[in-house]
Amino acid sequence: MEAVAMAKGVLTMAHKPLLLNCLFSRSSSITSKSGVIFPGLQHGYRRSFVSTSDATSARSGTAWSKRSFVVRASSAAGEEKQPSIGFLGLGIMGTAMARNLVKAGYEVTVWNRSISKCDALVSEGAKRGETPEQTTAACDITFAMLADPAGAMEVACGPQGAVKGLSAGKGYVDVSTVDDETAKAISDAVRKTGAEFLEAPVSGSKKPAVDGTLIFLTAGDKSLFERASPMLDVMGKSKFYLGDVGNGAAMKLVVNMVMGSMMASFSEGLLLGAKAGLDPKTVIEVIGQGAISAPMFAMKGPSMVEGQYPTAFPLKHQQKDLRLALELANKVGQPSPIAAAVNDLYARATKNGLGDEDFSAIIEALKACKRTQLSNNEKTGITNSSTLRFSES
Ligand SMILES: NC(=O)C1=CN([C@@H]2O[C@H](COP(=O)(O)OP(=O)(O)OC[C@H]3O[C@@H](n4cnc5c(N)ncnc54)[C@H](OP(=O)(O)O)[C@@H]3O)[C@@H](O)[C@H]2O)C=CC1
Ligand SMILES: O=CC(=O)O
Repeated sequence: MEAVAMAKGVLTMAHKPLLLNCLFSRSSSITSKSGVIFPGLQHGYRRSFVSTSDATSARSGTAWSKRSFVVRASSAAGEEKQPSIGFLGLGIMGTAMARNLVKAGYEVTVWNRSISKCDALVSEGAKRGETPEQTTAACDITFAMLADPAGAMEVACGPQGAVKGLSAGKGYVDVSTVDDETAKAISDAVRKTGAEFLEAPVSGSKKPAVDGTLIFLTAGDKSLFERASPMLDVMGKSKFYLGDVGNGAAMKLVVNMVMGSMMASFSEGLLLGAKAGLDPKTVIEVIGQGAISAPMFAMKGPSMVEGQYPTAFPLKHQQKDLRLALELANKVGQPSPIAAAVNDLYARATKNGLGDEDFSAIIEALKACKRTQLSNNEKTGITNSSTLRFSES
């Protein structure tokens, strides 16, 4: 009821019946960085309730102020010992996320398959883990940020995998973007050891990871969600608790399916505008002022016009997410023809060597397309002489 009372402070009269209805009918929760939990909050109303003021003040502080924040929080709880943290996977995202935990004053042990990627964090105060097994054995809560389902499975369940070092009282939080079946398989293996499991894929790219403003899409053991919340708050600006394992993966795949299509459509718009004689910079400005404005377009558009794609979110990972979203769509029986077409484009771009570029390089794959008139599109069954099919030139 405390959460309800706190929520009421920011509710309008019109929202109250909805909130009460949600509180008793939904299984998901949203938590702001301030730590207030709103059980069952409907996502459509989250803007009214999620406070970001703490997040903003924490973000604007220095590394030292973040550090003192964590230590104070611990003392206020009666000199509770800070949990020791493991971090497996130091790619673009993992490095930034683990660094924020180190800066916040946590004792962090890092491991990465390519060992040299640990060096910078070790020089900043992290310990080096020898293997995933040794890392989870040494730490209370271990986070894993791996490229894909195969990587997540190997690190969790491989010969010297994380699961081997787990036992009752420990927690394993997989923040990689994987499919629901992978998340469930890792969850089963973790829970068999007596440890707790949370899937927690993130929305937000390299900059939010550096700034500590990621959005966590969590599901699994609620008590681990609560134990890990202070760490999630260091790395992110908000967190959703979505119930059973698999829901976090599904939410992340829905978001990234939309994102991949948006980027492909934006690219197509820029190219069409240019062919029609419009200045692409003006196209970006016009889009940015209207209903379809998006931070992603404003951030990536100018460098796309210059043909520059500094990697924040690798294109191969966007294609992986589209593939996994389509598998989910297939499983639940939801036709997704737009995502299917977009996935073909990203798959072709990956095959043609753009996989390690930022996903905004999808515009290069579109530039390489040529127009083919078809009288009958055998794939879609649409018969129309003006139907266009694109293929590599
Ligand atoms: N970049 C982004 O903007 C975002 C990415 N994500 C998701 O986060 C995850 C990580 O992304 P990102 O950091 O960009 O990816 P990177 O490609 O930069 O890093 C991938 C990491 O996974 C490791 N890895 C891959 N396969 C294996 C394996 N078989 N065994 C052990 N380690 C393995 C890599 O190790 P090594 O260094 O040895 O290759 C590396 O540490 C992905 O699931 C991605 O979809 C989510 C939100 C945003
Ligand atoms: O998964 C990518 C992101 O930007 O979110």
